[in-house]
Amino acid sequence: MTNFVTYNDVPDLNALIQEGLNAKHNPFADQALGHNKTIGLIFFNSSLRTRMSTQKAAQNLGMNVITMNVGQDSWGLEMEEGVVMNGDKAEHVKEAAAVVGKYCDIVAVRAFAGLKDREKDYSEVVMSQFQKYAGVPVVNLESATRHPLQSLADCITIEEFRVKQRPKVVLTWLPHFKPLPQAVANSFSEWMNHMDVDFVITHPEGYELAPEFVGNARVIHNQNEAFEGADFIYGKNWSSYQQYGQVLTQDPSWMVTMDKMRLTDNGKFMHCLPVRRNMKVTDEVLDSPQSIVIEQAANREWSAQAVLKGVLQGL
Ligand SMILES: CCC[C@H](NC(C)=O)C(=O)O
Ligand SMILES: NC(=O)OP(=O)(O)O
Repeated sequence: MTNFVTYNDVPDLNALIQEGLNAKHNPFADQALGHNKTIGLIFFNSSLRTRMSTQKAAQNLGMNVITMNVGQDSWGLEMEEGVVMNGDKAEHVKEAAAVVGKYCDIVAVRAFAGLKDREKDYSEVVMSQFQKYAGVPVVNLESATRHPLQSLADCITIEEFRVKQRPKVVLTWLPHFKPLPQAVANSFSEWMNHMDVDFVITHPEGYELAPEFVGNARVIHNQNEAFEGADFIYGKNWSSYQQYGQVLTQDPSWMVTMDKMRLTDNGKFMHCLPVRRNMKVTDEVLDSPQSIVIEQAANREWSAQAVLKGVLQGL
């Protein structure tokens, strides 16, 4: 594996899931692989799970880790080509990415969607610029349109908890008062379309995801109907793709409650976290045995370790 930016960088999903499960059962088996190798973790946005799990995974593989918060630790970075840099950005990504690539063997980047310009966000300007100028492999820590390390952890979790050969997996929109990216929902949908699952997406009208991510999923606007007989409920808020970056509704009836979970077939509740309790999902659900959000978050370490092992093997 060279880069890990989109699903297309994954040669074999089942093999990668198995690598993650192997790492979980024997986390230090490959400690020599990363010896004297360094990964740079570059954050344009906040993080708990991605930051800690990726650092832990790198350390499990014997790697050194350097973490940088752009704008707080480092200079603000200009992404546009050919501009006169007389604004608040002191450094161009051309130099910054190239210099980071001189210090690090792998560069991992988190840069959320701006949610103002759909064409710019969906062209993945930041991720593309780092891939163009870093000179070393790039790993996606959540970009404008995808969160592949999260999606691999989600696949590992579903593999661990599935009790049927082809479980029903439901991605449900959840209410939120401010616009959030489509990246997690896009990525989950992209990866579920490659899993042996009955995949359903449910959301209010106007929250349709980009067609390239929806794929063969069934889209149902009636949440209760979608929940019927489900084995996994994956909750996530996202802002409108069609009316880009807009919050079209905050309808609290879309919050996941235990009554809704009773419509499922003893379904497990999943969420990438962070989650706002009693706005997106009730305490009752999150504190019940049906919630596997902590196990899901724990699998972020094994997702990152499987990916970093693959990238290290390609160096
Ligand atoms: C892992 C999720 C990160 C981010 N969540 C928030 C709250 O900004 C999002 O919705 O993309
Ligand atoms: N799920 C996830 O990526 O969490 P953080 O934003 O805390 O890293």
